Amino acid sequence: MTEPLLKVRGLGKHFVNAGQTVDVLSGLELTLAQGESLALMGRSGSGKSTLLNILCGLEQPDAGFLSIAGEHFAADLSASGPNQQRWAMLRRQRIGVVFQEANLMPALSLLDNVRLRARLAGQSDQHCGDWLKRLGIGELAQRYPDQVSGGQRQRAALAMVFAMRPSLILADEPTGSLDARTALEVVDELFHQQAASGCALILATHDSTLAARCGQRLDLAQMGA
Ligand SMILES: Nc1ncnc2c1ncn2[C@@H]1O[C@H](COP(=O)(O)OP(=O)(O)OP(=O)(O)O)[C@@H](O)[C@H]1O
Repeated sequence: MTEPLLKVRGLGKHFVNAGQTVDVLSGLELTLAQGESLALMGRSGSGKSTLLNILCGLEQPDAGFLSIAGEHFAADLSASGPNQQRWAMLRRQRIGVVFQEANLMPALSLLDNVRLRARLAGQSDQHCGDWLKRLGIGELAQRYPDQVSGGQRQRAALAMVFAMRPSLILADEPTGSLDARTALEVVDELFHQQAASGCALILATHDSTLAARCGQRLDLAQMGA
């Protein structure tokens, strides 16, 4: 039997704030196959961003096991050097991340940001301008990140993710800084690309209409996480 793209078992994470321990995630289980989509829901502070950070290796869990795209990580080993390298490789080639703060290189134009992302993932950089056009910001290709709005940066970050052709997209409120009409266009493009490329998608959102477009739903608040 083929291994699912993503398997999470018994995942736990706590933080200590001002001497108080807060269990953010506890005993979390999750399975996602290639091509599937999952809406991650839950009230503010329920752990959505924490889970996304763990799923791309930016945060260490304190319990559990996870496998992503054939790479296996146990909580007790995840902080060690070789694991850092495996996470870096996954983020470069397999996991596309669109977080609330768009992560663009300030010294590069939007187009060069997309080209760099494609090349780092081992993809052709020939059609990078088309990704910007599809996200409605083709005319801003030569501008630098500080010369465009937050919503335009967010769309450029999505273009970067599409250009790397990842196996898994992690999106944290990807339309958070967009007006309703642009948000709908961007979300349409996100689901279109997900279906066309067959990658998996995890989308953290407070928007139940958006969540309804995903095949699966995980409500962290209901899990008591
Ligand atoms: N580095 C950290 N140190 C201490 N506490 C943290 C840290 N990161 C997150 N937390 C706490 O963990 C909990 C979960 O935070 P998280 O950002 O994952 O929530 P969220 O569901 O993404 O929230 P929102 O919907 O507001 O973005 C919160 O109570 C938060 O204050």
